Amino acid sequence: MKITKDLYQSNLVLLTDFYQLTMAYAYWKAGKGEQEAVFNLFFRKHPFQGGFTLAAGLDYVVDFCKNFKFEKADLEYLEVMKDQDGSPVFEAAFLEYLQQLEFTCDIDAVEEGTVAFPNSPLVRVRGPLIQCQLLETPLLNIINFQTLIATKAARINLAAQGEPVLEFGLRRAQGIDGALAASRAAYIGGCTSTSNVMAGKLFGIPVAGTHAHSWILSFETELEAFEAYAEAFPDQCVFLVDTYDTLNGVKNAIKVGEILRSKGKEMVGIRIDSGDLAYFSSKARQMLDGAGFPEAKIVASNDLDEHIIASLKSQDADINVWGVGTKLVTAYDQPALGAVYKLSAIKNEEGEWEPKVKVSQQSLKINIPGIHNTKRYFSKGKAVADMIFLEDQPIDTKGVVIIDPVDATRRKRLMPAFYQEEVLLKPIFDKGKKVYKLPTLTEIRDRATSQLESLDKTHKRLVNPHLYPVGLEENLHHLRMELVLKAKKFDNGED
Ligand SMILES: Nc1ncnc2c1ncn2[C@@H]1O[C@H](COP(=O)(O)OP(=O)(O)OP(=O)(O)O)[C@@H](O)[C@H]1O
Ligand SMILES: O=P(O)(O)OC[C@H]1O[C@H](OP(=O)(O)OP(=O)(O)O)[C@H](O)[C@@H]1O
Ligand SMILES: O=C(O)c1cccnc1
Repeated sequence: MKITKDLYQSNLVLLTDFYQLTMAYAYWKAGKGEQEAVFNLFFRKHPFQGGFTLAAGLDYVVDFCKNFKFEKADLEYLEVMKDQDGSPVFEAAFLEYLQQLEFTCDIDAVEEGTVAFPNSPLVRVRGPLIQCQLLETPLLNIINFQTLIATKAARINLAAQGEPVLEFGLRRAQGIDGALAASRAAYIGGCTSTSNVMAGKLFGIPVAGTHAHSWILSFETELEAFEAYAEAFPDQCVFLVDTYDTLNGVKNAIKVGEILRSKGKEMVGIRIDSGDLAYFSSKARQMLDGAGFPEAKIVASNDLDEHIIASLKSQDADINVWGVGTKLVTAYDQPALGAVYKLSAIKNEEGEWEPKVKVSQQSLKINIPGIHNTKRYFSKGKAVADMIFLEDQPIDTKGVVIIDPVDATRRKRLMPAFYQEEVLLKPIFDKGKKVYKLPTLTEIRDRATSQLESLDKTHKRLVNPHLYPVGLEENLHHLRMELVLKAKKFDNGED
């Protein structure tokens, strides 16, 4: 069985919704298959009612695109597909077209580990309609999940205020790939290690852990269990103290800690996995300090998330290391990000780009037209605002006004000359050729750390965060308004 990284590096061209293939066929029949288009992948709302989102998953997208090829077995499967009246869904000439198909798109994307905001593209795809369309589902599948988990991990790590967070999610994750991709994203979001050994092997994430209650239960007494563990791992003893009576467990841990010390070794610490974690961690700290083990760490686990960690912090819990599983890798309180992939421009027969909007009753859902990108402005290393702009329009460096895409009365004037700037979409593929050097996972994680540092703490609050300003550059705002009004006029039967 091929899994995750191996899986993504193999041919997954059929990992798409059926309607992408039927549209591809219909585009081909209509002679539109090669017509150039631009699609943007973006989300409309931060997950977890938060104030930021951490982009992740691009590495998998790159693998997916590199391997985008219809192979014999894929075509054989499509060939035998029948519609309701028993005739083939796809005609042979279309399958031949698919067989010849080479990936030739331009892809620009926000790098993994970048802080992202609603409505700005995370990925932009430009290329023949058929290819753009076939990429919609897999790109959303990859980016939605990893971005969601990286964001959850970042929130949990912010709550832990720099203390190590060990990811323990494998047993509760959504299947095998859900677990592995989550471990990767959790590491990007700041987790120190994973308990998932395969994630360690595939991605080079540090692997760490303690031991389970079953270890204790397999011995006559807890003390014996600790002693035997210390025998096997004299340098890595974290004793799970809550199998019978937590404070008695701490006493036993201290006894074995003393035995270890007499052999020139130090216990690393204890783990508490139940009960009132604030109460037991404080009691345990007092006992460990009183017995001469002030360096012994207290690890806490048991259905933790960012809110419980923040609460434990506010209760002055004496916890030094956080073990977090279920609620991290399943993004328990919001199980999907909801990013979408929308067409924003298409080349007409004259070879000119036509910007497109999908009009919606909800202004939140009106997409941003044209070929656009995002510029982030920084002052003294802090991000101050993002401007979404049309790539072919000059930007007035003396002063720009950015306009909120949902509420046009919210505007902000910026003097670009006073700021440092970064253009967020970076070239990844140029006409199907990879032009981006993939960073290592450590580099991605470091980027996430520095990106989060560049964000004011008011945007990182777990509850009711301050809104970070993201706006449309004036030309883009006007273009969007014009297109919306035009579309509505048509809707009303006027011309
Ligand atoms: N002081 C605390 N403040 C806030 N939340 C806490 C505190 N101590 C523990 N918790 C959290 O409360 C929840 C306790 O759940 P639960 O009652 O199921 O645990 P428990 O009593 O340890 O039982 P179990 O042995 O089944 O794990 C967990 O999510 C835990 O992380
Ligand atoms: O709580 P999570 O954040 O998912 O962290 C992982 C949990 O997995 C283990 O126990 P498990 O849940 O298997 O059994 P237990 O609850 O009976 O300890 C461990 O002791 C943690 O409590
Ligand atoms: O190593 C641990 O302590 C661990 C691993 C997985 C789940 N819970 C705890």
